[in-house]
Amino acid sequence: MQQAGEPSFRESVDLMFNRAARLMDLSPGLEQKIRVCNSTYTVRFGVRLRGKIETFTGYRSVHSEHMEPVKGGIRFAMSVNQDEVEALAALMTYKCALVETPFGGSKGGLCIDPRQWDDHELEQITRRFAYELIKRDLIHPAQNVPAPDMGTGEREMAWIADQYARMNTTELNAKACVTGKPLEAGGIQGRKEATGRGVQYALREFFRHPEDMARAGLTGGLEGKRVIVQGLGNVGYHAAKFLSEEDGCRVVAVIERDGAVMDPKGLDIEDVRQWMNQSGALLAGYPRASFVAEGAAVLEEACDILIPAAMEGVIHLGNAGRIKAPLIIEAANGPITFGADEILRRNGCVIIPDMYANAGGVTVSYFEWVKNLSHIRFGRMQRRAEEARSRLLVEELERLSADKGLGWSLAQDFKQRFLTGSDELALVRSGLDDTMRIAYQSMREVWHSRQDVEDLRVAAYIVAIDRVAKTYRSKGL
Ligand SMILES: NC(=O)c1ccc[n+]([C@@H]2O[C@H](COP(=O)([O-])OP(=O)(O)OC[C@H]3O[C@@H](n4cnc5c(N)ncnc54)[C@H](O)[C@@H]3O)[C@@H](O)[C@H]2O)c1
Repeated sequence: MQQAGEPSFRESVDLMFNRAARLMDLSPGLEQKIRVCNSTYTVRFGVRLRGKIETFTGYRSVHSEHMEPVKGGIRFAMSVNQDEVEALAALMTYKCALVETPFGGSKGGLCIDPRQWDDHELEQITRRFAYELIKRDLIHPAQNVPAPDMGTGEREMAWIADQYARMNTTELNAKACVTGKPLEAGGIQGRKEATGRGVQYALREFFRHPEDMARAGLTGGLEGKRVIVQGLGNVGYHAAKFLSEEDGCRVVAVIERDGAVMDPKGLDIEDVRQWMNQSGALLAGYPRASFVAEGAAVLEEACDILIPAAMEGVIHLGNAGRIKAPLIIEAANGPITFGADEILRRNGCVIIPDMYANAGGVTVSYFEWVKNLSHIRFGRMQRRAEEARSRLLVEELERLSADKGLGWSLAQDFKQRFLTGSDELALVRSGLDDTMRIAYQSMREVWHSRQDVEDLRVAAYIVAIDRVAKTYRSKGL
């Protein structure tokens, strides 16, 4: 968390917004309209559990309705409060604009420690919270579409979808009321991995540009780069797994709530995660790496890429000056406070900002929402046309290779890649890759073409604010 005296999370997001807005030609009225949070609904509800009534507090914040539905996850954590959901909702507005998903920004949260309740109790609590939000159209396929966030996943989204369907029995598009559902409840392949996958694609894109790497003092590719990951939950686990297994990165440390495990040769992420799952504990006791009880201090260890993937405010005025990583990719939302951001920039650290870095989740959520509204498996129709085209190409390649004795392996490789495998997953991944590349290019162009734009965060805000402003202006505001 931010240190005493530092701006709150929401204030930090607003200050970051202001850094960008002062470089733009916005009327003060429009600037203010875009920055403020439209509304926050607070609900306190009771559920009878273990023989007594327990009261829970939840929030759903709508930051901007310049496009609808508004979109944003639901978080289950004890730290949830109004300031936090408003900050997260604002980031959703800018994130959706940056990656061009046609949504406004929203976020929800429930003050709860999910580990204190068994599955049945958690289902009762989730359904009751969903009921309160559905009643007020704060969960609705055309108005407000939640997704998973910290402390929630496919299971909670399935309960929410089912609760919505029970309360709207004739609604044709009921499934589109929430994304991040399991496949059998109307989800899409590749959603669970999407945010971590997006972090991988973002880093791949960054490492395609030697000029950008040079700003962080890095050279070469991702292969062999030393990575530290904080939080081995949904986002951190997938990012660490893909980067180590597919890009040759060495994950030298993983930080969790109870401490960190370290291995300079690189950790086996699947093994660490399986151990966490089986032992029911966190990292203490993991037998195949050294354990450090003071996890937060490991953020300050030497590495090439630091991936905070747990929660906000973990890099603050108290530790920013000791961070050695030349490159930080914000897989979590808001992991760097406004004050820490300034210190890191002064020290030459390049930061790939949250609104871009973790946009993989909302991007694939968009695909899931479209799939639910169209009532057809994602890519089912495109697949037919694509397959016909691919078949012609393969036949042609095989004919050429038979005639000329060349290109046989190319034809076989092509055949394997395009005529087999899961069409939905392949399409989701390529759609996500495309989105991450295009969004990076749009930020990069602003970063490199303007003398007054110091960093990628300001560039990202400028692109996002400009798009939101255009939508408002087109509506006559
Ligand atoms: N799930 C998504 O699709 C998604 C999308 C965009 C952004 N995010 C953001 O990514 C972050 C993580 O979300 P998630 O869905 O992976 O949550 P998660 O609950 O699956 O995982 C969070 C992990 O972080 C660990 N953790 C919590 N506090 C910690 C601390 N102080 N130090 C070290 N580890 C700590 C938890 O034990 C857990 O393993 C959040 O900031 C969230 O808003 C998530």
